[in-house]
Amino acid sequence: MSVNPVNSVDSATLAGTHGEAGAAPLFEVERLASGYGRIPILGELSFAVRGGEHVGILGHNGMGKTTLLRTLTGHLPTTSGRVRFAGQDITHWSPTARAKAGIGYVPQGREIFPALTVRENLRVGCLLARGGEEDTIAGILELFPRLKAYLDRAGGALSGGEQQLLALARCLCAGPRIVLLDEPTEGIQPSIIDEIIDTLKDVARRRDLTILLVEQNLNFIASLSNRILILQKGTVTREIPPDVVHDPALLDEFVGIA
Ligand SMILES: Nc1ncnc2c1ncn2[C@@H]1O[C@H](COP(=O)(O)OP(=O)(O)OP(=O)(O)O)[C@@H](O)[C@H]1O
Repeated sequence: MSVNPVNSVDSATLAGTHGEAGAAPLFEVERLASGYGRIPILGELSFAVRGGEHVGILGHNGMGKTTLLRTLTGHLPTTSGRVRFAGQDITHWSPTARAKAGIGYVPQGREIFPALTVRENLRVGCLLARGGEEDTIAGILELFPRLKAYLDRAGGALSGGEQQLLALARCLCAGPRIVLLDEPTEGIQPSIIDEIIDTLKDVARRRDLTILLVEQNLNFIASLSNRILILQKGTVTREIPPDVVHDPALLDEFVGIA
């Protein structure tokens, strides 16, 4: 089983084998650093994702996974280093500019609007949509049929799993090329986790989506990822194939996470 230490910024090495072979990476992160005020959290962090890849990020609590996604979406400023998306340097772009360029984000805790109905939540997602609102929502509901029955129900009245589906559906209304997902299974009943996996796989196939997934649920991350990056102390230290997570001894030996 190959488990690669990651110790260079060579994006060709880090880009993996899935997606558009030979093409430039869709998402490229080079020597990224960021943090909160004067507190550095991420440093010398490099990886690349090709179009169509599903890349997982695994790490202990507090290692910087959420900080990484918030930096990539522009919600936290980059201290140093470079982020490229679809060939453009987006290092200092605003969150809105990144969202318009095709970077979707489903934050930890989902952050749907609980007092708004499901339809209204989707309408908010349509603010950045290229097509008309009605057509966009109709297209999204084909991908998320479970939401059809709840269109007039308050988002806060849905179960955690249904809220996660709504958050994903709302994000997809804008037509992103890549979706950054932060712990989609957190606080969700196991019974709906398989449905979320199946929905994500289906949506990724039908919308040609690239996925960057932060997740602590090992089955979930292994089911969805082509490869998994290990984040330790604010940097990517290793890349592992998804099946490593099914072997606790190997996982512990290589990444100290089991
Ligand atoms: N707003 C903040 N101000 C200062 N420090 C913060 C802030 N948010 C997070 N941190 C710190 O940054 C570090 C990384 O946090 P982050 O939330 O990115 O980790 P994580 O890997 O996503 O953890 P978890 O798995 O628990 O969600 C932690 O030490 C955390 O305490």
